[in-house]
Amino acid sequence: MSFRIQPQAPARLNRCQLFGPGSRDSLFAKMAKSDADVINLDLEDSVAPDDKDQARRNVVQAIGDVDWGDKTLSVRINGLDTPYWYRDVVDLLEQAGERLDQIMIPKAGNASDIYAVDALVTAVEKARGRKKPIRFEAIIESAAGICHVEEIAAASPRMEAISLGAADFAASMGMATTGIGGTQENYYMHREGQKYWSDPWHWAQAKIVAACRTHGVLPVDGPFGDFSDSEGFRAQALRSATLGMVGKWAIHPSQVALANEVFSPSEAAVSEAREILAAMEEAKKSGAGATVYKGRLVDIASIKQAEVIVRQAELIAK
Ligand SMILES: CC(C)(COP(=O)(O)OP(=O)(O)OC[C@H]1O[C@@H](n2cnc3c(N)ncnc32)[C@H](O)[C@@H]1OP(=O)(O)O)[C@@H](O)C(=O)NCCC(=O)NCCSC(=O)C[C@H](O)C(=O)O
Ligand SMILES: [Mg+2]
Repeated sequence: MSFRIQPQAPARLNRCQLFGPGSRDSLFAKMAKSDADVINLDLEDSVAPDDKDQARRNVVQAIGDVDWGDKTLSVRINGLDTPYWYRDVVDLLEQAGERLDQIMIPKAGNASDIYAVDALVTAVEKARGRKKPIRFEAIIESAAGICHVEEIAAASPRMEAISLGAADFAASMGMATTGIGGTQENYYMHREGQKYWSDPWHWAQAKIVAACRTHGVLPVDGPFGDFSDSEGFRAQALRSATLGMVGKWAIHPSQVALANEVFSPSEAAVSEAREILAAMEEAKKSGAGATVYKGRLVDIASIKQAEVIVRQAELIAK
């Protein structure tokens, strides 16, 4: 075990991030009333080039005008390979109120991308005397991004979350699919006449989780495009939660409740976690580092596992 203690990720709920195009301002109030923990107003790929300026104006206005409650409010800026992103940052920080919590940086390819946005954000914050430092979330959605995910997670103290953007990721990797997340028809094992579907997103997700956990950043699963397939969404979200991700995007309101359900520990899981902690307290009294709970081994590592579940339940109860 390294002597370096693994940093805790920010203690905030991030079970569902609901997206909406900045060009569709009629959606903003509905997004604010939703049960999503995080709102992502989009200036990037859901906004057509001709609508970029109007979308930016809509978002600046809505940040101050709409009652976002206690949600984390985030805006996805345009990619650093576009002529739009610097104007996104400058207008957001100069013109939008302090209610803005976070900027989402798409297609992050290395730590320098985060550094560039950080430098601009820091300059405008100082010039304008903004009191609340803007936090960052990044999207891993390219071959370069997944190769450099650890340096991206460590690139700035502003970094709070990283998501997998399955659509751009698949395109950048040259994956033979137009699907956004979920099972892919041709990605299967074959044995004795049966197909067994495997998960092509698994390794990228696991790599993101490891980078995030190393640097105290929240790992989040990105979009699931087929919003009519709720069971497909649930299965993908359950896999992500099992791997250590804390939440998932919703690109349609019908996905919000599903994400909240999957990323909230069930009452049974919370009771079991509390029982394991109690069993280990008893074991400690007799000087033991391990004991038996419901016929299975629990030890000091089980305390940390149980604490993950209890901490999440306590955040939800707040
Ligand atoms: C996907 C949509 C375009 C669908 O919109 P629409 O046709 O209006 O949906 P419905 O008619 O089914 O809507 C039912 C009601 O829900 C409201 N609605 C719709 N969308 C939202 C929303 N996002 N938030 C809140 N409310 C919403 C409708 O107004 C209807 O309301 P009512 O009439 O009162 O009943 C649309 O959902 C949409 O634009 N979604 C978000 C798209 C987006 O932001 N995409 C960007 C993120 S994904 C991505 O970028 C890929 C990623 O980067 C990667 O690389 O993987
Ligand atoms: Mg994308």
